[in-house]
Amino acid sequence: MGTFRIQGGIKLKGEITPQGAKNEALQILCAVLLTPEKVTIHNIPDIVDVNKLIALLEDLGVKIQKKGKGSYTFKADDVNLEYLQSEQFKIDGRGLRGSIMLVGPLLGRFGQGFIPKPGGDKIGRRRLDTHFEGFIKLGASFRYNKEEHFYGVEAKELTGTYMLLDEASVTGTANIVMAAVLAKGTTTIYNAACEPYLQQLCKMLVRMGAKITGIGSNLLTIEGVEALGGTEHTMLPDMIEIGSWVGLAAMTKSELTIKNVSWDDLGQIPSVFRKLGITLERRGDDIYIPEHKDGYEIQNFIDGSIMTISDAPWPGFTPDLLSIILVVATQAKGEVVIHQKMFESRLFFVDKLLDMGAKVILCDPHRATVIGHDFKSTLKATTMTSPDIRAGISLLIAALSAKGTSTIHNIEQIDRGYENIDERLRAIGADIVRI
Ligand SMILES: CC(=O)N[C@H]1[C@@H](OP(=O)(O)OP(=O)(O)OC[C@H]2O[C@@H](n3ccc(=O)[nH]c3=O)[C@H](O)[C@@H]2O)O[C@H](CO)[C@@H](O)[C@@H]1O
Ligand SMILES: C=C(OP(=O)(O)O)C(=O)O
Repeated sequence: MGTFRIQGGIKLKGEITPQGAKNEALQILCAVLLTPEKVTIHNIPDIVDVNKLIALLEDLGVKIQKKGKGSYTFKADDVNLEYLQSEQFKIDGRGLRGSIMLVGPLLGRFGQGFIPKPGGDKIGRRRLDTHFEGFIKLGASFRYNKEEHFYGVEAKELTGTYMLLDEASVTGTANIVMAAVLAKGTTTIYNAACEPYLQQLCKMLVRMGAKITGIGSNLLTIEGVEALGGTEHTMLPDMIEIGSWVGLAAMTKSELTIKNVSWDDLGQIPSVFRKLGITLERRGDDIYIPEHKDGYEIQNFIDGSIMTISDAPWPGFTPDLLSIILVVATQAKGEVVIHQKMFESRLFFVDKLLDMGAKVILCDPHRATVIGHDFKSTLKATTMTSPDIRAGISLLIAALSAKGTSTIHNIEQIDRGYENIDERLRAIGADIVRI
């Protein structure tokens, strides 16, 4: 178990460049299975989850060449489907959430897709019904081995159809889209998720020869084609990392510029931070955050009632930033209710913030009220364990703002999604060591 030791209370300064988006990378990497031709991908983040998926593709027989930092070519012209039945796949496939998106392209191109129950954060129930209901609608037969938690779908041919998803699942939509692009006829997906990750995937598939309309909306129409070809794709900057750096800057009262953020793809993220009273300026395609010398004050709603920040499927506010919003609110002036609607175990990390002296009331598993300190008292350094990726980065932000030396264990959770984070934080002045 890896550990960070952090000396908090230091102001940071400078520029930070976000990595390529983790959740986009997981979709895009799975899509290379849809063609025997070469696919070149740039801005792939060097993080644990992505590297695990690249290793899985290699085990499946995909020829992979690293061309430079974050740039790889993939050629899936000799896919080893037997690997899907191996004991090793049952172990490796469990290692991350994103592996579930191998199923759609394998089913679409080879008529079979298998996956052990995938990993990812333990942040509540993470069901896969939407994925498999979609495949079944396309004509696949489904089986599930309860003892081994092993899922399988098979089909001689997939046939396009209309489907209304039971929820706008991000990985579920990506999976179904990747199966439907090679199905016979037209598939219409209503209540589709439409995060920038998915928009990027659909745009890439169109460049490969797929016929998709409605990109960016919750109604996708996919006209199946016989085969797809190669392409080149560049990942967007990671909007969750960008939000993490905004929170970090405000809470440590640091002046920070976040470079090349692709503003137009950030949706509600800037405005939600502004609701916490945080100043962020658009400078070209950068975000500039001035030093918040006098702190930041949470707004009320127009009618004077207490601010609530909650998550929703895109274009709503992403659930992956709520833990960060919560921690940043602990030093704001004013109160806010954080309502995590999607995941039922993602707020439990607040007990660590309570240990640090934060004023948080966990109302129920989905809601917490935060009463900000307005920097009148700082958080106290402590020793903690990171329960999931976003709680992990939130605790790291708390530790960087706290006076004294904090220790965070289980930092593998953070490394899952943040590239080389200790070195990048040291470059802007943080005192953090990996021990
Ligand atoms: C690898 C990857 O891309 N992971 C992301 C993906 O996970 P993932 O694709 O696994 O998440 P889903 O979109 O399927 O659903 C997430 C949770 O939200 C619930 N739900 C979902 C849609 C909805 O309309 N109502 C609802 O309540 C689901 O029941 C589930 O508990 O999307 C999540 C939701 O943005 C993010 O937190 C994860 O970082
Ligand atoms: C929940 C997350 O990731 P995963 O779906 O991979 O567990 C996340 O990125 O915040």
